[in-house]
Amino acid sequence: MPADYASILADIAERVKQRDFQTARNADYIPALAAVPGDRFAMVIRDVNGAEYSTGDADIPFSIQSVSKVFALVLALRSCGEELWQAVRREPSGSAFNSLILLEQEEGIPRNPFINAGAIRVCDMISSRFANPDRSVAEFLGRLSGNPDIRADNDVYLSEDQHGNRNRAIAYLMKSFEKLDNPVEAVVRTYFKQCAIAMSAREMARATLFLANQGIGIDGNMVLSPAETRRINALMLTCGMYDGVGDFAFSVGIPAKSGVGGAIIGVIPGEFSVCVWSPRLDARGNSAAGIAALEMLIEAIGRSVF
Ligand SMILES: NC(=O)CC[C@H](N)C(=O)O
Repeated sequence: MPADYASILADIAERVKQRDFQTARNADYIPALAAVPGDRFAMVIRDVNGAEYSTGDADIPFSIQSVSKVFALVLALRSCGEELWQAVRREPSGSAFNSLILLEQEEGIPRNPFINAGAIRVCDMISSRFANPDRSVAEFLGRLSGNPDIRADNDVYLSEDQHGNRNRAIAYLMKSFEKLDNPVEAVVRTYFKQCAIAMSAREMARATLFLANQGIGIDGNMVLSPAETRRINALMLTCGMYDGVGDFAFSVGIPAKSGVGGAIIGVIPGEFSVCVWSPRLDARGNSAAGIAALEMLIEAIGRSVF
């Protein structure tokens, strides 16, 4: 019998409300994110047959932040193909998303496309191939989600631009190893713009569906081949939750990607995509209520990808 997602989600929302996530905090190193009400919560499931289930603030836009890295990677992959894998590796980093340590040791080649260094390198590749790199990921998400109006929130962009020296340091370090093709300022601008994209949980679950559906998006068009789709899911499973990835695989067990705006996307291939959003983060920069909600979902349906 198929799971009753509508009542599962209603139950999760109720239980999340009763839990105390007091030690969790909104990201504040990007001041615009600190201003978002911390008790917001949304969860949306879109299944491969087109049915959608939601609870909470499902239509309120939030800052997608690092969740954008998945879509930037897919966009770059569609235009670069295998060449991309010479520029970024595919190993979990075991360190914070904005760490510089491994990048120095490994001579400017990022461990994976989901830490900041890897995502900045992916932006560099997008910058070399697209006429309007600052808009390209937003336009791609517009097509994937069915809302062509998706764009970057300018306040969030400016806020990160003003507090973005660590990301600039990452980009300059890659440049010093001659691993960045375009000027640092242009590449980090593209990166900050993609992180500042605003979307709702409903739009995000729709945009993510192709990862659950062998590369086919909500409009029936192929976004990525089935083989490449499996690879993206493998990367999300091993690198999508930063240095919390092992605990997340242990307690939830699905390919997922988080962002410091409080969103997490995930999939069970062949079944559904899910987006959960709640702004308060744990110490690793992942949504605390978001992880708890995904644990509850997996417990309720009794399966993960394992
Ligand atoms: N984990 C994240 O969401 C990080 C993205 C954020 N824009 C940063 O570069 O720090």
